[in-house]
Amino acid sequence: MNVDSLDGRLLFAIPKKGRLHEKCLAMLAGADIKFRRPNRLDICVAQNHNLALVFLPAADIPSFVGKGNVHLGITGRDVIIEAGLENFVTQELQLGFGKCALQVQVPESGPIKTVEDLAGKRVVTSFKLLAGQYFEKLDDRLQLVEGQRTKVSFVGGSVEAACALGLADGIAELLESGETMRAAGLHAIDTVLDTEAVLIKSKKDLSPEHVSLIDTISKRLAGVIAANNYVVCQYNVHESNLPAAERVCPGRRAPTLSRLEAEHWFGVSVMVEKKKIANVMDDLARVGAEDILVFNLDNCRV
Ligand SMILES: Nc1ncnc2c1ncn2[C@@H]1O[C@H](COP(=O)(O)OP(=O)(O)OP(=O)(O)O)[C@@H](O)[C@H]1O
Ligand SMILES: O=P(O)(O)OC[C@H]1O[C@H](OP(=O)(O)OP(=O)(O)O)[C@H](O)[C@@H]1O
Repeated sequence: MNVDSLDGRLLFAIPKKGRLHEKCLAMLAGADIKFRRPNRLDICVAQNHNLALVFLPAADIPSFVGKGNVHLGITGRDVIIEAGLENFVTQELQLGFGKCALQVQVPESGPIKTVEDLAGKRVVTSFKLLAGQYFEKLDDRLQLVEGQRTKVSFVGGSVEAACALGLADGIAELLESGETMRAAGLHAIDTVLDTEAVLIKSKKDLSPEHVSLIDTISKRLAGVIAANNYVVCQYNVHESNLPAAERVCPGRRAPTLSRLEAEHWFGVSVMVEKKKIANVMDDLARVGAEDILVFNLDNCRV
């Protein structure tokens, strides 16, 4: 790639592999950011925007954005805090995927039942800063002095194996479904941090063009997230039952009403949270709504 072709382009960092990669590509598609990434190339220009995508390890993205080498990025909130860069970037948007929790875990069958039991012992983690701060606080609370305090050490991966290998009495590790934890015979005794993927922008000077493009991208991504979280519910209802039906689902702003060609009947259209739709349909039917239809959203602007 000719570096000149990046001149003036907004640089947007995306995790190059791992847990967040595929979801980020889906978000880019939803926001209509078109690009063709030649095999193994980590920088590629968008075909329909004045931006270039930069594919980086998720853990490196906070540093690139914080220093202003790239202007915008997607990564986990956990890696931003762990890099100590939370104050060097601005969080634009929570993206609603990559949700997991950094948890303190110990062997299920062992003697340690609480974090107080674990204090003063050995903890292994890939999150040295976050786990370090957590156990500092715990040790302070328990008034543990030098020599009694918890020993937090770093490993780069396979953290779950540390207890079985005799390296640690407990670990601090990410948990999503809990499958990995259970397979290793561990259980969680506390949460250090809840995290999800976020859109971050640099605090370094951004040109007005870049500010405007970031705003457009941000709004488009917010639309994609809303479209993923909501469905449109349409139903017919007699006017006598309308107030009760509106109480069941008041919508994001308000329901859209249209008169049917049948006296005293209305057609109602309303946005409903996807996770609530089954209950909402039951309740609508209960208050007299009929012909209840549900539609997925491809995209929306809210
Ligand atoms: N189940 C999960 N386990 C770990 N990280 C998850 C999970 N779900 C979402 N994430 C998010 O993804 C980030 C890790 O991203 P990624 O997998 O790219 O990192 P990585 O560990 O460097 O990758 P790899 O394991 O492929 O080397 C985490 O910091 C977290 O924000
Ligand atoms: O609760 P779960 O759904 O099982 O997910 C949590 C596991 O996933 C991650 O590891 P990953 O598979 O990314 O591999 P890694 O250990 O190489 O990071 C994380 O480090 C945990 O080990």
